[in-house]
Amino acid sequence: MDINVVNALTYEDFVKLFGNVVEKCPLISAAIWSHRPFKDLADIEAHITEFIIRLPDSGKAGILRCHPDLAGRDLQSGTLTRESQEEQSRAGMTTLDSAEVLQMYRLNSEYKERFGFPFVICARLNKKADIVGQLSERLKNDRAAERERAIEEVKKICSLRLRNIVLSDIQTKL
Ligand SMILES: NC(=O)NC1=NC(=O)NC1=O
Repeated sequence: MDINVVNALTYEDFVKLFGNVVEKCPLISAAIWSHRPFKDLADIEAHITEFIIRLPDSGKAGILRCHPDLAGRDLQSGTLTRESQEEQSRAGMTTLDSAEVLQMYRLNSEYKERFGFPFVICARLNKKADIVGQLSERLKNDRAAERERAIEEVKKICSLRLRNIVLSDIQTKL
C-alpha cells in the first residue's frame, strides 16, 4: 500500500485501518494521525513508538492491560480481535490440551497477581514452548523491568501488524 494512499486517508479511515495495531488502543493511531504526512511505514512506526515510550508508567501498564491473555478467556470464548485470534492460533494457543490450558491459566494468574498487568509476548515470534518458558522466566523480573520488557513485546506486535496492513491491499481493509 502506497504511503501516499495512507497520507490521503480521512481520519476515520486511518483509525479504521490502524486502530488495532496496538491491541484495543485506537487512541494511539488517533493521536499520531496529527503527524501526517508520513514519510514511510517506518515513520508511522516511529511515531507510535514515540507515543508509547513517552507515556507515564500507568499509561504503559494500561496498554498492557488491553491485551487478552494467551490461551485465556477471550480465546476460549471466541471473543479475541481478528489480529489476536490469528496470532494466538499461529503460536499454537488454540491446540493446547487441557493440562496446557490449565498451566497457562495458572502462570498468567501468578504473573498478573505479581505485576498488576497481564503477560504480553509477541506470539508470532514465539512457539508454545517459548511462551511458557518466557512466562516462567519473566516472572522473576522486578515490576519496572518487566513493564519495559512487556512494552518491547507490544512494539513487536505493533510492527508486525503494521506490516500486515501496509503490505496488503488497502481496499480489502476499508
Ligand atoms: N497476552 C498476549 O501476549 N497476547 C497476545 N500477544 C500477541 O501477539 N497476540 C496476542 O493476543
